[in-house]
Amino acid sequence: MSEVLSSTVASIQPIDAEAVAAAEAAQAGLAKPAGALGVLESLSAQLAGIARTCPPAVPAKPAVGVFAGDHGVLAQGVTPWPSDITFVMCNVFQQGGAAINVLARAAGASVTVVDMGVAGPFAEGPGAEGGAELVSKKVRPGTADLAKGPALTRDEAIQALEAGIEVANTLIDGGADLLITGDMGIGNTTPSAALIAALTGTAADVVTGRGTGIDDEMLAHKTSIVADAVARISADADGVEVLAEVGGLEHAGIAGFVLGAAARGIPVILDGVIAGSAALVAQKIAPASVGYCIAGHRSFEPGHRIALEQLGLRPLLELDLRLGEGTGAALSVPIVQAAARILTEMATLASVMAGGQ
Ligand SMILES: O=C(O)c1ccc[n+]([C@@H]2O[C@H](COP(=O)([O-])O)[C@@H](O)[C@H]2O)c1
Ligand SMILES: Cc1cc2nc[nH]c2cc1C
Repeated sequence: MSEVLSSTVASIQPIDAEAVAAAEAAQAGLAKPAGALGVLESLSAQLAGIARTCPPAVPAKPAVGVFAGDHGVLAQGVTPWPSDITFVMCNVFQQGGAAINVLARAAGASVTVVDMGVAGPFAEGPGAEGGAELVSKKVRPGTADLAKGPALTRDEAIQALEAGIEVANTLIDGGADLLITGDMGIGNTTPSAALIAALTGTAADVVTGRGTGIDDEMLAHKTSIVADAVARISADADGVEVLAEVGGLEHAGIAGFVLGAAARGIPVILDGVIAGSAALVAQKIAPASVGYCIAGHRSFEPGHRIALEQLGLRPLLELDLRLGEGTGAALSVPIVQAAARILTEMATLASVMAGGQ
């Protein structure tokens, strides 16, 4: 492991159990029946644990990082779309017309698109009004074909993880207090399925899905590619090795983003199946990083449920979304903010009862 990755991993602490307990006690005394705010209660306690204080500040500056990359496995026919769409969509993000731009504006979040390995020529620069800033962290122009051998070298995987850590640090240094994962990469549901299969020990046919929309024949082929690639991974492989063998550059970027957020004590909302698979990599590298993760939603892709089970995360929304980009995570921002507000603003049961006497 190189210096940035190892020092980041070393600085990740478990979330603070005392602040969690203080939030649970505070919730029990608020003007409502015990447990009546359901998941908002556990979410508020998690936010207190992350902030290491109760009540936690209400997140005011959410920031989406959309990690983009292309995939050599497209040569195998695993998606109906050409890889050019990855590059095209990055330009749409910059212009402000993509779904994530709309939902991020609705959530008051900034959007930064990170080129982890887009095949096309990528120019860094600020976005149009309401659009995303583009940042280049290109490791290589797309992964190698994971059906034929490792998608990345170990050094490339580490470089990409560290790029994700740097993006998290830059956003946090700029004032972001809630990070949101996004992704763009035609073909990336194939490496997502492979990571989930490898890191949860689940069969390829359970975790492989239709992604952007493929027929039964293509799905059977995609499943066999996932099964064969996962079979190359030894049982004692570490997180970086699994990532290099069957992952993608955007998966590496997101895993680094999660590690970076955890190391700085900032909550991170995970989007769909790509983020779920990347968070499994982060979990394998630094188990305590999961304490900082919130599952914004559960995507329609079947592997996402398996990933969330292993992470021990309950999704806040279930809307059959399967777009990626960070859309489901951005939609959940008001719920996360509301959970923190409850602890700060609600009256206690004792004060209400005293007032009613
Ligand atoms: O977020 C999800 O769960 C999700 C599920 C299916 C597809 N996607 C998006 O669709 C693209 C990958 O789909 P595919 O079929 O090309 O592997 C990629 O750009 C993802 O952001 C995203
Ligand atoms: C058009 C399009 C937009 C996307 N956004 C995320 N993945 C995508 C895949 C396609 C095909």
